[in-house]
Amino acid sequence: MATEGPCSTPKPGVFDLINKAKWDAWNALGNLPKETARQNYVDLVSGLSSSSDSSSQVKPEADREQAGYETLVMTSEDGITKIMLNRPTKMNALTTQMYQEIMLALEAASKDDSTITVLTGNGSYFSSGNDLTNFTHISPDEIEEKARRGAILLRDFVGCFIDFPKPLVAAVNGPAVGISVTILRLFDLVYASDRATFHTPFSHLGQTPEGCSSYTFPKLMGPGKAAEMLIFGKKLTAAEACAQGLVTEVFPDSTFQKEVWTRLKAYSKLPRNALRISKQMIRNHEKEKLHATNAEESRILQERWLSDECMNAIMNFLSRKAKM
Ligand SMILES: CCCCCCCCCCCCC/C=C/C(=O)SCCNC(=O)CCNC(=O)[C@H](O)C(C)(C)COP(=O)(O)OP(=O)(O)OC[C@H]1O[C@@H](n2cnc3c(N)ncnc32)[C@H](O)[C@@H]1OP(=O)(O)O
Repeated sequence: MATEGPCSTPKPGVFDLINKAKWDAWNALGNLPKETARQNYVDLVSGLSSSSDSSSQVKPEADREQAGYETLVMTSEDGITKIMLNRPTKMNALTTQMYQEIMLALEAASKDDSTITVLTGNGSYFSSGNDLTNFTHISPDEIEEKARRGAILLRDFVGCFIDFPKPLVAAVNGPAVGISVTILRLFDLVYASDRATFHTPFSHLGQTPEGCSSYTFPKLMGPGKAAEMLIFGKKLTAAEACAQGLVTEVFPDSTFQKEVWTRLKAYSKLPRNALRISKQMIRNHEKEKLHATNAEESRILQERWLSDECMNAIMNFLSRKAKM
């Protein structure tokens, strides 16, 4: 209209959809003067460019910390949702509140607009596993109920990792103990600093494996190596854990954060749905077995928590400083 004036060409055929739409729009302008049409076009284009400028100021992937968590920090940026355990003075030991918050964070991450989710630790440790003070301040008449609820908490917590729908990455920034080791087999990638170690002292604590490790570890590393870890409590270095397949790749501690986040940012640019569907295709092959294993491990631990072996081991840990 701005260059040709009023519509003067024959109407395109019914199946020439694009040119027909253009002809209809041109014809609808009737005898609008060329100068008016030109000004209308300029106003339209400048309006579009200013709205796109304002939207770029919002930075849709802005690093925004998500409120509502006391024991962890959850941020989302560059298509990555990061869940960082945040009890560094206690080596990120997992309190019952922390289990709950991690489940809430995973639920939120499964629904947000990120492509991948990363779990890591703040401070020198990835996590020292279950907070052993979870077993304190329990009166004899409530211990069985506490054990029952603890087993449900454990089953639900591990179940969140089994069912998590997006690619899930563990950035193991330091030593990992107990359940923070066993759940690693439920991640899709495990990147570790070379200062990380992997320790599952279950027998020392009068306890038994969880996180589906009684199934996943023998399957991963063979029954002998799995027994060394899960039954006899052998601590693995990052290199040894990588050799067993528990860790995907080890990075020098000095470059761990930079290398891992550079790689994850590249991964997060891949097609989101293809990543999610591929992850689920792999997980679905054994999801039923994992849930069954999780339920059995939780049932057995519920019994172990009531045993003298377990109670004595935990009291020894908690009183060790007093003996110094
Ligand atoms: C009756 C039934 C109730 C049931 C309730 C259950 C609810 C939970 C359900 C889910 C259960 C999941 C099952 C999980 C099992 C496991 O994870 S087993 C492994 C448990 N973890 C440990 O055994 C590790 C214990 N910690 C240590 O051995 C050492 O702290 C360390 C990690 C090797 C570090 O040693 P060091 O460098 O010497 O530092 P410390 O001074 O020991 O630690 C610094 C402070 O942090 C505290 N701390 C560290 N780890 C834990 C922990 N796991 N639990 C509690 N506290 C921990 C430590 O006490 C120090 O605190 P302060 O003395 O106040 O400084």
